[in-house]
Amino acid sequence: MTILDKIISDKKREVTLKKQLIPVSQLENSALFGSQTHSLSKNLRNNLVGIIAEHKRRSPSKSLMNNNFSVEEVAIGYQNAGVSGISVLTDGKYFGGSLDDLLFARASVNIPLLRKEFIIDEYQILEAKAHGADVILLIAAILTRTEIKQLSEFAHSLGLEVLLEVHNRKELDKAVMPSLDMIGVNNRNLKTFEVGLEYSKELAQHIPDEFIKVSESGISSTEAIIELQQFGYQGFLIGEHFMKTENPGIAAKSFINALLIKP
Ligand SMILES: O=C(O)c1ccccc1NCC(=O)[C@H](O)[C@H](O)COP(=O)(O)O
Repeated sequence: MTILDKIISDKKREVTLKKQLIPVSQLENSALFGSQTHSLSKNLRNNLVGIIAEHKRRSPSKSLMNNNFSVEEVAIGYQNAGVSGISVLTDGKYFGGSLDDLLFARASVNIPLLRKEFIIDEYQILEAKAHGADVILLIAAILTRTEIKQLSEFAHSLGLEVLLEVHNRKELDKAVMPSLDMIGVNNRNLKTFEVGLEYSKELAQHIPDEFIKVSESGISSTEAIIELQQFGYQGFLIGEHFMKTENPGIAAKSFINALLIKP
């Protein structure tokens, strides 16, 4: 059993329990449910440097990264740094996140928020909407084509954008469809944790032009961004590189400033 199999098996149990505890009607009646969303894809299209900075306390591949700051402080620091959006990990068991993190981030900033989660059920998309997300992540490795279609269309019906994550050509070919907004290539193999920017470089040419391309994971230098931009990437999801520093917001700011002054 890989770590991804374990995460998904736990997630199925978690979703079943939560459905019993918090009915859909409660999510639909929440104050944020009817609120306007912010478009991440537009921000990435219009921004010179499309950084999506992640709030990540820990991960299966790295134990504790940062507990010095509250999620609000991190989110405000990222917004002040000029990021295009913020990714908030909401999985508790493996990443130390929660839906409250999303809620507190929403209360602190007015830029697009991605619910970074292992989404397997429409219920989690309702949760995302009720806690202030603008974008959801769908992971091709854990979903069938039919599920991707149903979940992405459901997200759109709630006004949420969809970032589809792939890791190889097979997943990409299975998943490409009009109801996606952005396609992200995860440079991390979620089964082995091996990381390499080659995945983004190799897959770029196969991603249809109508989708914003996002490179995810293992990005730790401005040189990497400049190289990935040459492959057509407009979004760059960065977690560990910022979160492992003393102050993630300041780290994101100096990273973005360094990119802006590069010729
Ligand atoms: O980060 C992990 O170890 C991980 C393990 C298993 C499933 C997902 C995992 N991470 C989620 C992510 O996709 C990353 O947090 C995100 O892309 C940022 O990556 P990084 O910049 O390398 O922190």
